[in-house]
Amino acid sequence: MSIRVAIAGGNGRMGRTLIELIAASDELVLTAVTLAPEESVPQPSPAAEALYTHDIDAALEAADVLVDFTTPATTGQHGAACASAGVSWVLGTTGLDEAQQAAVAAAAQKVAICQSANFSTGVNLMLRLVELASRASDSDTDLEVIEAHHRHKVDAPSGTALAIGKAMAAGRDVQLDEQAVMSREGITGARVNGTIGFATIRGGDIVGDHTALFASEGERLEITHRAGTRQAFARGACRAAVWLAGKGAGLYDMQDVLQLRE
Ligand SMILES: NC(=O)C1=CN([C@@H]2O[C@H](COP(=O)(O)OP(=O)(O)OC[C@H]3O[C@@H](n4cnc5c(N)ncnc54)[C@H](OP(=O)(O)O)[C@@H]3O)[C@@H](O)[C@H]2O)C=CC1
Ligand SMILES: O=C(O)C1=N[C@H](C(=O)O)C[C@H](O)C1
Repeated sequence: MSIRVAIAGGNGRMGRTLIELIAASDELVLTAVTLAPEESVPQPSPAAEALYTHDIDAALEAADVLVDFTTPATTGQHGAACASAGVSWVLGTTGLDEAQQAAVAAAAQKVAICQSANFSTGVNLMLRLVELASRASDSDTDLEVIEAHHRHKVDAPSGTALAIGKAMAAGRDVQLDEQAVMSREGITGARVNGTIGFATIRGGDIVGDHTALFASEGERLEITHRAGTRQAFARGACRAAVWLAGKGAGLYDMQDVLQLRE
């Protein structure tokens, strides 16, 4: 039996990639696509069989799962709509603030949610390697995260960079918010031992590059992931949509889907 999918933000970069992928899927069928309030249905429609709508509740009427890569501002409304319709939620939007994250947690009391800053298999493997390397490296090894994305990206550092920082912090048994240095400028003073630094690049059409750097006296380890197209994220999101079918309420992530948790 096919799993019925509603896509939020069908005109977005991820929305368009997902529509293409689901059209070729045996397991998933696209039943609805939501658009931002000012957007109109693209012509010709890339998903002629699906309901195009501005109304999230209407989109969820004939859906088992909402796949959502939109903007943080939609999170509260989409979470409430999924909870009230009993529809699972694959959530890829990054840059959520505390209140928006609390709305996700509230919805997870009612339905199954898979939320991940990055749905690619490679990045999720990288997160495990980063935690291992952070645990094993000497305490005076400097930890840095470098990320690069396209010129349209609106949040920084990327959700993935923050997840890498969290994996580093977990490996070191520290809290990321107590150790993070988000940017540097001017006379910063020497690097403080134990901090986790972030550097952000924005330009052109870079899909998403992330490097975890472990720098010490005399050696340097770099773990890098580069996304060549958005297919890797979309494939992971579709895999999560299938995995969520029949799951009870709760907040899961791609590490659960890929069985990467210890
Ligand atoms: N977790 C992961 O693996 C990945 C996460 N992302 C994240 O996903 C998000 C989207 O990325 P991307 O596709 O590149 O961004 P885009 O801006 O291309 O797409 C977002 C789309 O959502 C639309 N939108 C805004 N509000 C609503 C609404 N209320 N209802 C329906 N649609 C709405 C936007 O319309 P408009 O432009 O008119 O506002 C836009 O078309 C970002 O947060 C990004 O960081 C991206 C790739 C992978
Ligand atoms: O906005 C993007 O494009 C991406 N966003 C995600 C993030 O913030 O980490 C994932 C991916 O790197 C692409």
